[in-house]
Amino acid sequence: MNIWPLTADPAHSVGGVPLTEIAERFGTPVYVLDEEHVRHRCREYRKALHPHRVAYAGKAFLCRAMARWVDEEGLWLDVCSAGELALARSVGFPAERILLHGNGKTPEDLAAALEYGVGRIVVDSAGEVARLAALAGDRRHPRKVLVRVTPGVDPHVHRAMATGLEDQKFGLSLASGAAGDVVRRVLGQPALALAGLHCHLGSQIGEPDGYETAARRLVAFMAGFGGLPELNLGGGHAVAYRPDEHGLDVHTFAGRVVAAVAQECAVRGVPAPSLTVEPGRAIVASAGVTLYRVVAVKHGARTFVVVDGGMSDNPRPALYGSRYSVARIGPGSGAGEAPATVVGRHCEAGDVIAADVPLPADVRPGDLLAVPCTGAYHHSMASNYNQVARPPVVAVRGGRARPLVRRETLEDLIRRDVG
Ligand SMILES: Cc1ncc(COP(=O)(O)O)c(C=O)c1O
Ligand SMILES: N[C@@H](CCCC[NH3+])C(=O)O
Repeated sequence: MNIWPLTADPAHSVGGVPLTEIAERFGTPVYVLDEEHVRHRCREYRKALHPHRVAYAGKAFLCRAMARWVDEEGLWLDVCSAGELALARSVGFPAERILLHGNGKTPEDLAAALEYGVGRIVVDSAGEVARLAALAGDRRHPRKVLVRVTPGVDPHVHRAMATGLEDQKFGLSLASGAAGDVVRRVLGQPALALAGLHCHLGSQIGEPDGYETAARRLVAFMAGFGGLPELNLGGGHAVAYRPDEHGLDVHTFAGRVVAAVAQECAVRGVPAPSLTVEPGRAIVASAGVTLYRVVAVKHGARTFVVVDGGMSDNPRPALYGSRYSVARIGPGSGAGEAPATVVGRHCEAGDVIAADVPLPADVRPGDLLAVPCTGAYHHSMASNYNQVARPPVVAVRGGRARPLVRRETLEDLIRRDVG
């Protein structure tokens, strides 16, 4: 499977801009983002799910330009904090197409969402119902809410990415009766209008089966309330990080899930709800490539190739054991390939970008390396560990590169330290 952005000439250019040129102009490490790829994925999702709704999950990657692209492509936006909402608001993202999530929404999150008038708020705990109703106040214009339900479906992914199971912090259990209790609470609040249910099984899910099971369980549950207008099935669609992997095909997903919902509704005698899906990774992951400069090479039992970034710009291998592939940029030297472990510059033994990947045997300091499929959960999860400044995000399109987020400076880091 191709893991490079749509417009890439792999290991050479993206969006018609040579990767060497981007590294020269913006320095390294640098996140490169293919605008065409992002827009293409947005359209593909909208088309496959039509007439249902697609909400982009901003947690995967969000900046002002991304919010504009998502808006222009007609998707909804899922935010999960007052911060993500403020960013969307700063570019005038239409409030009625925003959903607010969060298993622990703060009073500030709720107030910001109500003030901007977001389209849906997804309730995630019993206590939140009364708090939200009290803040919402106005009974003449009830706020539309969804209740996040835990359907008890195992998505067969890394434990830290599984959220549809009983024993984790998100949602309200179907099996224990907690979900039913919260639905009744919402129905009892005149300031709130129950639009439907939500569930999110987890992330990096490669097969549609779990979604079908969850959809059927949620339709059966809805039938107990005479049916509800909306069913949001969350995100979690897998992408290929390495050439031998495959992602979740959106057309297969859409066909299977829409059919399962229709069939279950017919059996239960309720009208079919309108569906929403919330992909994050599937929209943006393979639009991104990270460029690093090699700073050291150490030969021993293994060859360690040390780059000028690491777990501060990509925490995913350390968090989930994620595997990436790596390519050297530039003309081939004729040297054969040898296994190498690409590691970061941080004071942490688990600071690995890619273990045992093939690289040219003559890889040396100064070389430029590219890691594809780094558009999702990289920039958004970056840190300043070891007081390392975060990389810039550079968009490419039609032979032009433009900065979306500038590189953090050491002054930026020190400015917040007021002691
Ligand atoms: C509620 C919700 N929706 C959507 C997503 C997006 O997930 P993914 O990026 O795997 O599609 C997440 C994150 O897992 C989530 O928690
Ligand atoms: N952050 C994750 C997965 C969790 C998604 C958000 N609920 C990743 O990097 O893959």
